[in-house]
Amino acid sequence: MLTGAGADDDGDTQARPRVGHIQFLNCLPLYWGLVHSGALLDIELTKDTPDRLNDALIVGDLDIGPISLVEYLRHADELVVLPDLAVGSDGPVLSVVLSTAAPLAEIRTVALGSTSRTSVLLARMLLEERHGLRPEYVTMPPDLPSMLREADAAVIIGDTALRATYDAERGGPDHPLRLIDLGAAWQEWTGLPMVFAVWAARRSFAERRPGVVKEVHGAFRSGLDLALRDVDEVAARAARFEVFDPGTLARYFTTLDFRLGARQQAGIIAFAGRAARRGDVPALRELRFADV
Ligand SMILES: C=C(O[C@@H]1C=C(C(=O)O)C=C[C@H]1O)C(=O)O
Repeated sequence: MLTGAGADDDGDTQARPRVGHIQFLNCLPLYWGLVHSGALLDIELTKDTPDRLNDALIVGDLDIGPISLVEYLRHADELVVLPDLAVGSDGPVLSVVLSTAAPLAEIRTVALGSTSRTSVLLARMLLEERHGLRPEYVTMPPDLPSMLREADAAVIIGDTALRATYDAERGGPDHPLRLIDLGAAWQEWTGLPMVFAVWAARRSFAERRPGVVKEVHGAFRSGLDLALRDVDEVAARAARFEVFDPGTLARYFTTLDFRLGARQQAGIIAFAGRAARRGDVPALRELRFADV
């Protein structure tokens, strides 16, 4: 139970913390953990896409939530990062892809999925700085067929991208689309893990209610450990309502890297440096963590 979640630090009753949750399969292990620990009763959970959760945390409609790394870098002064929690990968991620029917060198236009902030910038960096291309970009809702009607390539994330990855794997060499896994591409380029999103609390909230931030973080962390320990059960339950089979989901949950250790932080610093050199984000002064 989050004993502090309903009470202020001086004991006054307060509203439940407003917490965001990414409505993609990548965060299902976290949700499983919140359900099984009972912590769900002590928070007001808002499920949505990453772009909308980013905006909600930035304007203060949420107190704590996941945030695309790029938006964290743009608003680092207003936020504190929750330690040891992230959505990333150390190599292939399976659910962040550039999909194209064209040879890489012939890509002139790229459709960027509107739910992403980090992956779309990563794709631009890779195309421009690693492959020397100068395509034109258009932002579109994340529907692969319509994106590829408008552009030579598409960048998608989440369940839509996971589906595209498995369709391509099943299709084998005859599959018409080529997929570049952007987690793998980042690792080949820099040798580092990629962090797509972190969890953060608004700095003002963390100052006002530090005990709540600590408890929400504890619930996330222990819930995640529980879900990853019981990953086959989580995958089997999720597969009842998804197009993916249990084996596919278990592989996905264990491919994702939810850690935020020294290597992942080095990945963040490398990404932040490249993004700042391009003028896409301000320079990162420090990764300021919540005191948990
Ligand atoms: C690995 C993923 O990471 C995500 C990518 C994000 C982004 O590109 O801004 C934001 C949140 C995460 O959901 C994914 O969505 O598949």
